[in-house]
Amino acid sequence: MTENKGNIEIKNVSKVYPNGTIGLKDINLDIKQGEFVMIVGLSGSGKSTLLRAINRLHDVTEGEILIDGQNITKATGDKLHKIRRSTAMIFQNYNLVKTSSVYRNVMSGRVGYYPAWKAALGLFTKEDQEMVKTNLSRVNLLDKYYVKARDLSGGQQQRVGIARALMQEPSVILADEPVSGLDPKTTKQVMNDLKKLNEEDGMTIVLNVHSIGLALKYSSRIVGLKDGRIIYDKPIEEVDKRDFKEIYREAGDDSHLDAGDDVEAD
Ligand SMILES: Nc1ncnc2c1ncn2[C@@H]1O[C@H](COP(=O)(O)OP(=O)(O)OP(=O)(O)O)[C@@H](O)[C@H]1O
Repeated sequence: MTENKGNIEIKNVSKVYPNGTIGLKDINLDIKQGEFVMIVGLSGSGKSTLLRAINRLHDVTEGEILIDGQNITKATGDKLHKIRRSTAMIFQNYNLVKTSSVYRNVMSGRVGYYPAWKAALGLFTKEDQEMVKTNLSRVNLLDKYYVKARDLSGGQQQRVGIARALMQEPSVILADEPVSGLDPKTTKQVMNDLKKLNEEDGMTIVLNVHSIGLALKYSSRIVGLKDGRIIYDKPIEEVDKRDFKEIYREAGDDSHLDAGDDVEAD
């Protein structure tokens, strides 16, 4: 387990896109090491903007975000690079190089530890090559080592994405709708992989999801967004499914409430 790592402090954060759209409005959120936070909300409520602000794929307009006490919103150069390394991202569309092997895709998660020229020449250490195998074993895909990413199923590609994220040795995993489009069985595998990292390695997980059912099964805390604001924030023990009926029905949409009910957590 990583010591005292994986804490996220979001203070008074707002984000206005260049075209004037408000992405986030005065967000305050304190996430502690080892939490499994699911961000829920209707389409356009700001879930992706929030995740992308945390590792600064997006700059924020106001406020600050601290990862283990280090201000990522202000950091530049080497400092930014190091803070970013500790927050790995998993994407909805997997973001793999489809024509490259599983090995190469997973190793690409390690390039932040190498000077650009060494990474370009593929001069990776023996230890890091072993690390690829270890991480592929963790997601049960070691047998796909030489296979091209395009020849894997969606769920397998997402698990390659998880192995790639692990190569960063992150303390935080940010996952932007990692299971949308996957069938219930595959969803369960991917969610269980993330749960294992959370429970066994103490990694903080922050995950965007459309399905309240999944949030109820896997999270330790649920945060609800609406129009860029936090309108809900409770530890799982205090969550009542009826809370979401109000939030979603208010917007005339209850299609997210039961999705994920056919996925059993182990
Ligand atoms: N690049 C952008 N430029 C302008 N506005 C944007 C941009 N990206 C997102 N937005 C707007 O910011 C708001 C929040 O969008 P965001 O993608 O964070 O929502 P979301 O909750 O993740 O939605 P979804 O569930 O559909 O992915 C929306 O109004 C959206 O239209």
